[in-house]
Amino acid sequence: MMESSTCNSANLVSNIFAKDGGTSWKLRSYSSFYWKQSVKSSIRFEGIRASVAASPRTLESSKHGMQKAGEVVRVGVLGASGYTGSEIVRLLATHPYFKITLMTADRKAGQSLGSVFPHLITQDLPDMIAIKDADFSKVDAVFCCLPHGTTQEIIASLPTTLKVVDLSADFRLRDTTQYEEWYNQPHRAPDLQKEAIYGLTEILRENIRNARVVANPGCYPTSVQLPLIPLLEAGLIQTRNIIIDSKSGVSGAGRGAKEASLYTEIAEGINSYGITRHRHVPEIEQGLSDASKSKVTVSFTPHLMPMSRGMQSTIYVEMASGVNIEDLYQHLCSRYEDEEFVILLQKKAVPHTRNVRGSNYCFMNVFEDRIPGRAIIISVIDNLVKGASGQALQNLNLMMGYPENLGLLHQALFP
Ligand SMILES: NC(=O)C1=CN([C@@H]2O[C@H](COP(=O)(O)OP(=O)(O)OC[C@H]3O[C@@H](n4cnc5c(N)ncnc54)[C@H](OP(=O)(O)O)[C@@H]3O)[C@@H](O)[C@H]2O)C=CC1
Ligand SMILES: CC(=O)N[C@@H](CCC(=O)OP(=O)(O)O)C(=O)O
Repeated sequence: MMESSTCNSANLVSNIFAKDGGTSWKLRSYSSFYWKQSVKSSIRFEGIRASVAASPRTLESSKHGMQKAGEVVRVGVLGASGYTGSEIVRLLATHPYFKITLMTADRKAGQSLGSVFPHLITQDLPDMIAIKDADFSKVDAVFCCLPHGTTQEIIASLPTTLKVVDLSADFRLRDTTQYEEWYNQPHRAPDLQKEAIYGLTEILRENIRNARVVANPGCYPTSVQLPLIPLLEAGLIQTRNIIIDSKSGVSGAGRGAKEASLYTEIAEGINSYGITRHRHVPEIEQGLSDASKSKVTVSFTPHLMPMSRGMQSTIYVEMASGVNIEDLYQHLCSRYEDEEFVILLQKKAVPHTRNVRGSNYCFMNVFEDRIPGRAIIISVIDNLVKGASGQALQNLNLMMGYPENLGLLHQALFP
């Protein structure tokens, strides 16, 4: 039997796709009928066949989250003058129900966001103020886009009626002694840590839905855990010898001026950093250990790339005894077939950061290594979107009872 290059579980929507020249499928009828169908489809389009949740492009048809029409949620963005804060503002421009009523900054308090980020000048927004001057009775929910270490006390001081999505690392590690060890500072809100839910949406959706405080995952941990958690849960890969080589765009380091982020330091070269001791190691190991129900340790090396946004993780694993690459592919395919934002590409198609740039997608694929028993997994995200602000918005949508995809319907920016 000829090996299929696609997911077994997927059905081609042949009534709306017509074969063109034998190699690709073209959309025959780009109708609202198609976008409103709540069917999971596999689409072969210009040579790429992906595991795509084809439907959720409208409010009515989103697969995850109930519709709660009409209620406006007043949103605060703490740290709006930073990269992730301003990215939240960009995404919220197309959100039908979330309205920004509060924005804070530190050094840039008193300024308008448009004066700091001219690409957002057309939005109707309040001026940024210092957190100490903020009136939190004006908001129902906040995105906290502040540096780690500053965040625990600030969130602990907020009214407990507020829903909070924290983009920093301050509430991601359940074990506060681990936080102290890896972040070299005391944990300042251990009680709140017990309440915080880790916000890897596709994995912990039901916990996030009912959470008040969500710790949004780090960008590297998002790109690593999305492919590995399902494979570890199913026992398809070994827990030993997991090697993760990740690359990030420079916006991952934030907007604050640093010597290492200067153009002259970044351009025309790449460099690894945080070798053996990057602070995302315990976050990755926490998620992978939960998935495998045993202690997992990983070798993780991040690299800085001469690009403004984007992230790739290349992950080397050993397959479990008797497991082959097809098993890995089919498992990821069925695990993510109903997910709008996690896309398993057609077999052999190589994920490219450019194809997710500016979007909330994670593209991934698995490859058989030349060395028997080993596999290579590649996943790509935009560090500022699925790796930060996009996933944060996905989580707040879920926490407020709205469809998960509101404000997140952007395709990648290309080129
Ligand atoms: N960049 C990324 O790809 C990712 C970032 N994250 C995390 O998200 C958080 C925000 O990151 P990012 O947007 O990149 O960071 P930036 O450095 O770009 O922005 C930081 C923001 O916090 C404000 N701020 C700084 N110090 C204080 C303080 N002491 N009190 C109050 N406000 C303060 C800054 O205000 P001002 O500019 O006015 O000084 C700015 O608005 C960080 O914890 C980061 O680790 C998570 C995933 C990915
Ligand atoms: C390129 C770069 O510097 N990246 C950051 C990670 C960005 C991120 O996800 O950071 P948080 O854990 O703080 O949320 C770093 O390596 O520290």
